[in-house]
Amino acid sequence: MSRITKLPVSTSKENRPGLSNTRSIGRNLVSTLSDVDKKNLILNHTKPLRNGVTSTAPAPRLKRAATAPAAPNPPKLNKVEKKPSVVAPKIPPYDYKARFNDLLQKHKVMKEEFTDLKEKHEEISDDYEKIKEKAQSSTSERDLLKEKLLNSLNDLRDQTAEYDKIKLDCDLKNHEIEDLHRKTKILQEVADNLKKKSAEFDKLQMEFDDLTRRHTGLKEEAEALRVLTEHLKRISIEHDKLKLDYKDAQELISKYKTDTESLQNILANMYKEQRELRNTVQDLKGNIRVYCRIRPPLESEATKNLFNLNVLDECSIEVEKIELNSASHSTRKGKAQQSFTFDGIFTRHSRQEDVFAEVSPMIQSALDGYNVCIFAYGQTGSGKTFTMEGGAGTEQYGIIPRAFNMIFTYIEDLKRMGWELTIKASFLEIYNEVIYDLLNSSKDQVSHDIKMVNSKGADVYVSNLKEEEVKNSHDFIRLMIFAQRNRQTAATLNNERSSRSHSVTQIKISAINEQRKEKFMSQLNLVDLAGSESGKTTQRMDETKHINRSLSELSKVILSLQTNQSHIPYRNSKLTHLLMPSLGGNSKTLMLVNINQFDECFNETLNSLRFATKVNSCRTVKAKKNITMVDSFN
Ligand SMILES: Nc1ncnc2c1ncn2[C@@H]1O[C@H](COP(=O)(O)OP(=O)(O)OP(=O)(O)O)[C@@H](O)[C@H]1O
Repeated sequence: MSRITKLPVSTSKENRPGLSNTRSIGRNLVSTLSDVDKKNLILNHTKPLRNGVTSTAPAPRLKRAATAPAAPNPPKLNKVEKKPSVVAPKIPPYDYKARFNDLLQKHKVMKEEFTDLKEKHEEISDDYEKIKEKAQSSTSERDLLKEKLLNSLNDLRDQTAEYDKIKLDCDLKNHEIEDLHRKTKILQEVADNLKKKSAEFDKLQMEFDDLTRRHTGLKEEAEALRVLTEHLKRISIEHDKLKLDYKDAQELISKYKTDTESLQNILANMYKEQRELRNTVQDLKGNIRVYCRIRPPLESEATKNLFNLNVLDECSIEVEKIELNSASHSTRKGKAQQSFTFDGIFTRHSRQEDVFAEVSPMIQSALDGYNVCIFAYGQTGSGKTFTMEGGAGTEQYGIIPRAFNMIFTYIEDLKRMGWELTIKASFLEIYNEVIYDLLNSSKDQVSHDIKMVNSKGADVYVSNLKEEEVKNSHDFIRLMIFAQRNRQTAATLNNERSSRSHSVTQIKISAINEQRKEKFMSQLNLVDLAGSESGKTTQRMDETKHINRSLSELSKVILSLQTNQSHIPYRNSKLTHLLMPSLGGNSKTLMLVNINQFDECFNETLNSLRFATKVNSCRTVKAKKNITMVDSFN
């Protein structure tokens, strides 16, 4: 009864894919197997399948084996399972016929089920056989593999043994290598030590060599010392001898010294006397002295007509103009003969050194402490610049460079008498009443004025004027050339300016004698005056006016001095103002009047000679020396 009632439930379970069905089939199938078969089946399924690997899941294998053949049969099972899906009407207990029919029906179903199961059992048995066969082949394969494994294990064991051997060798080698490393390190240290020792050895060797050298040197020095000592001994003997000689010589020197001093005193006194004598002579000759120099015609001027010029004696000349009678072509005397007398005449044959021989006492006076002024007067081209500056070559040197040579020669004599001299030079030009510094080559010149040195008013100086100290005649020649170039540059810029300007070379001499406690300062002015031609003969009226004015002022100053006027008009022109210290009482003046002998220049020559005569007739008061005792300056 219970089975009948449970049937619909089990039927509903069979609707799921036939797993539970398969289990029940397996259970049924197992129940049909004999004990031996069961054992074999278990044994076979627990044996290793391949390569000795044992299956640990026999149950699923069994399930799969059991279910695998059942797969194609589901329709049959479904057919069986579908039948109970129709719920049978409950059969009353008393209806035995219905109950019998029902049982029959159930019997029929079970019978069909049994037939199906039988078929399945057969199928499974077949599968089982196949699997059994496979299991057997797997076992043999496993044995084969087992054998191979054993062989491999043996090989492995052999190789392991060999590996161990190699490893051992390797360890040994490593050990040896470490040992070698250690040894190498030790060797390296030894090598380093050796290197150090070698360096030390080299150093020691050098020291040794040095010591050897020094030793040799010392040996030589010792030898030299020995020689020297011997020499010294000899010298010492000589020294003792010389000492005695020296004592004698010293006595002699002190005697000479006394003699020298007395001689020097005599010399100084003689020098003083000579100076005074020179001065007296010059005073007698006059403080304003005038010389006339006649310029020879140049080669290019050989064809020019000359007027008559006779040199009467050393101091006088006579001039006379000759005129041609146009009708008879005979010569006839023109203007009356005129004679002029000066302190000296330099003919056309006089050389530069002849002129300087006469002039040098004036330079000497400057070195004796007097203010001196030497100027060259005359018309353009009469030879003023040639007389003052000269030409190229020492023979052609004029008064200025010769004066310097003389100053520097004489300085040496003065030095011997205890005098120290400082010479300063400046070069200037007066053009149209404006002063230009010839040592300043810049175009923009500052203005220069003539100023008083002190309130006494005797001395003057030019403001902003460059003054160069001159140590020797070369220095001076260099400066003179520089000044000449500057003057020429200005002349080029201002057509023939050099002829139309007064050029002044100023030399300042300061001397001190410490021994005699004396000092003096003097000034030497060397002037190359502008051409003196009259306004009628020149077209450059403006320049001429300035020149003539300054020359006439010069003549006025000289005349005022001559007539002992209380007022001397120095300040009326730049030239006279500048020359004030050299023209006034405390000075010596020398004028060189330069003349041409050309017919065409006759009138200008006459003018020049007359001007010079006027100057010559002027005698200043006795010149006073600027020398002072040093103490009174302090
Ligand atoms: N005594 C002389 N012996 C030879 N040549 C002379 C003599 N005097 C002047 N000369 C020459 O005559 C020329 C004119 O002379 P210099 O230039 O000295 O004249 P200057 O009066 O200075 O003229 P300027 O007023 O133009 O300067 C120059 O060539 C110069 O060398």
